[in-house]
Amino acid sequence: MLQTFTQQFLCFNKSYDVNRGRSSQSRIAFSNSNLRVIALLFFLLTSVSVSYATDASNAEDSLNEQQVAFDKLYESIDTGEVEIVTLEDRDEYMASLEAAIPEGDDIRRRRYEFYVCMTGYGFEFSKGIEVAEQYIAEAKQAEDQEAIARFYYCLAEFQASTSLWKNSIESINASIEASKSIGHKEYWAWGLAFRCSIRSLVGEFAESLVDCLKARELYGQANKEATGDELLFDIGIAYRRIGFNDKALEYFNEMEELAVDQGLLLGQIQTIIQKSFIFYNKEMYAEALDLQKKALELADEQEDYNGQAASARVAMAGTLIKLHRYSEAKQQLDQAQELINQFGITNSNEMIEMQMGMALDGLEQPELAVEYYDRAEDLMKRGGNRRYLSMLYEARSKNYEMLGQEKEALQMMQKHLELSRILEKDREQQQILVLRYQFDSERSDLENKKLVAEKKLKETEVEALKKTQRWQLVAIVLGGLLSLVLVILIVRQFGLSKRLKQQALTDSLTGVANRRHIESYCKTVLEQAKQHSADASIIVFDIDNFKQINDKHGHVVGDEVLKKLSEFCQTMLRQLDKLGRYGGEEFLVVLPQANLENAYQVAERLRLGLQQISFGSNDQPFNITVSLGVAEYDKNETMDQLIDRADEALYRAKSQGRNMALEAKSTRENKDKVDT
Ligand SMILES: Nc1nc2c(ncn2[C@@H]2O[C@H](COP(=O)(O)OP(=O)(O)OP(=O)(O)O)[C@@H](O)[C@H]2O)c(=O)[nH]1
Repeated sequence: MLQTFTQQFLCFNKSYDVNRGRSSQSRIAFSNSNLRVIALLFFLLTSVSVSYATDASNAEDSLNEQQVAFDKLYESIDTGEVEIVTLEDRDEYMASLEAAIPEGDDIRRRRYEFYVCMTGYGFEFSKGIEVAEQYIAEAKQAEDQEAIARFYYCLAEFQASTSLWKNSIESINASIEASKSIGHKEYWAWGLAFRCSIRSLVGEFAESLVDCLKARELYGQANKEATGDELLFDIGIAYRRIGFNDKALEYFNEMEELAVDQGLLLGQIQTIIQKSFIFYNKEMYAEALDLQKKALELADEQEDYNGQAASARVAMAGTLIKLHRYSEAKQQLDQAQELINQFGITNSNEMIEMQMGMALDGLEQPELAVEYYDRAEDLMKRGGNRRYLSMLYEARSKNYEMLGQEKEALQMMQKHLELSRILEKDREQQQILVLRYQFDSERSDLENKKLVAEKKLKETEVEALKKTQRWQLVAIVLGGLLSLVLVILIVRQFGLSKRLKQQALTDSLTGVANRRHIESYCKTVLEQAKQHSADASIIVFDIDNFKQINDKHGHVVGDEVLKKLSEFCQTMLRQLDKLGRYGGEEFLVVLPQANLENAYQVAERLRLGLQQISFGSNDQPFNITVSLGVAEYDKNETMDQLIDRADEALYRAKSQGRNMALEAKSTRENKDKVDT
């Protein structure tokens, strides 16, 4: 379907220059009203609906059900859901679109009306102008810039159809202004592309080229590259007309590739013909002829491609004349005329007329040629194509010469030279214009590149900054982790050293303070007692007959006794009191703030408690007893003296039969004893 529309559209689109003079040898007119309507509709489908669909989808969130339904229908052609091939299809579609306009939704109503404007009036151009102007007035009142842009476009279409080129360009300008005001690059491109084709028709090739180039750029920016590519052909033609043949060839090659890729046969044929004109201009006639033959072959393959076949034959005739193959040229022209006649077009074609004259001159029938030249001159003067006229004057000059009318021949040659000079000057100016545009766009390209580079630099800087920040963060995290590890290590180390310290202070078997520790504690307690004039006492005790226990039950059981005893004693003591293993089976208890009486009570409690405990295995249980010596600290004695006194009491207890607690002698008593 797309191909059908595209081809029809191309046919339609060429209908201006077909009549007004696009290319020298391809000015064959063929259009009908159905084609115009469908082509216009196709145009809408490929540009307007798509662009609108994009806008609509952006705002989809805020749309109500009816609006969504309308938009969906509006876009359905673009998505391929609705196919329009005939005028009936078009009417049906327009009716359902009209029915889908949400009530009171003027914006969507105007979108629908734009379709009406573009497709509803066929060849009723003046009616179309009237309607478009009315729509514009309404859109202006509603300050709907989008609609203003569209309706001006529609107006321009009708004005162009009635050859009101100046008015048409003014309308396009108004459409462009409105598009620009809402920043709609695609509409803007759309206006420029239209202005490009009109300017080309009126001979403003450079301006036309600039418009097309800019339009293509804008289509690209609006992500409509494919629509922009449709301009390749027009750009190529404009380049060719201002004499930039190589540049033109570049565009035609690109266009041909695109046409082949997309299977657009019509586009392919037209491009090949255009390419042949370039070789013709370069006087490479053999190459030109090959291309024209190729175009004709492609056109002949299709039944309804008579128009294209005619174009190819006219082009071929021009080349054959240059090659002095006049009868072949005449034959091609006859066949071209025949094909054109099949369209029911009775108007003669200026190019066919002129070339027929040239062929007849070549065949040395100058008398016959005159009437062809006359008709060609008349048509060309009416059409205002100076390029063709210049060619005609040259041909006519030769014709007069052949007829022996030297004076007229000279006059014609002068006319030809004069017009050629003007055309050459024009061309130079147009080339300058294009070069200036190219320079400007290259400069703006450079500036853009510079801006892009600066932006990139900034982005790189920002990225670098972000990277640094990221690294800083990583460093902070790593630092944190490291600190954490360090803390853990320190804590562990602290724990370890604490454990080591603990181990250094603890008796490994019983878990109570070892001798060094209990002595140091005892010393501290005594110092404090001395300092604060407080009481302090100690108990020294020893398991009775422990050797026998070891001997009878074994060392392991003996160890168990020591452990269990220690555990028990600790439960019997105050928080302040401390138990320590003083020797093998000898223990020292330090009791701060305890006088002799208090300490004795503790000693007794220990003794009585310990003898209640059952040791050994179930089948060999046994009890133990302990002997204890209790001494209260005398502020004048040393720790050793105090312990000695307690020891002495312990030994006394042992010697008095064991299992008892005895108070130590006072220091005086003890001194006396030592003295005696
Ligand atoms: N199982 C065990 N026995 C120990 C430990 N340290 C010392 N002994 C033993 O304790 C016993 C002490 O014996 P003696 O000094 O003769 O005293 P005793 O047998 O308790 O007799 P009296 O003190 O006179 O009641 C020795 O046999 C030591 O080997 C120890 O850590 N574990």
